[in-house]
Amino acid sequence: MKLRVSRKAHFNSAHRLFRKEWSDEKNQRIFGKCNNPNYHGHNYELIVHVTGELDLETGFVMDLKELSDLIKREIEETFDHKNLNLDVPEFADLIPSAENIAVVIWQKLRPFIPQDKALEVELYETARNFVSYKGEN
Ligand SMILES: Nc1nc2c(c(=O)[nH]1)N=C([C@H](O)[C@H](O)COP(=O)(O)OP(=O)(O)OP(=O)(O)O)CN2
Repeated sequence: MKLRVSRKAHFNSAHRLFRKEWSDEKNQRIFGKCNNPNYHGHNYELIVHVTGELDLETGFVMDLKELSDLIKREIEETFDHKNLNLDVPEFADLIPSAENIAVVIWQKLRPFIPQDKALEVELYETARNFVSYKGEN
């Protein structure tokens, strides 16, 4: 029997959307207010989904306490109250758009999720803007 279990988390981060090699005019045209050089913050809401076979002995697809600890250690401690552009090495040369943040989160969690389970990350940048990523397979 296959089921999906999910864990919600959140973090607050600052970012700026821009490309160093583009002019101020082009960054402003493409990224608008998200290109504010003084940065701006979002209250990100994260939902991590793990899909797999139900273990009939434990009644678990995956221990949600273990998933919660993993998200705290790998994501919240790295992203919460940080400037993504300046403090998180993955975004030194990668625009911290919602799409790229979701992919980075997936890549950071994937090694710790059992191989036989599928991982999907859903990230809300605002209440109305959200993205999801489930890897390339
Ligand atoms: N494809 C993407 N487009 C945009 C991203 C992104 O990450 N991926 N990011 C932004 C801004 O950073 C931000 O999310 C925009 O916020 P805003 O337009 O203010 O959205 P709200 O939901 O808060 O407000 P509305 O009034 O509903 O627009 C822009 N684009």
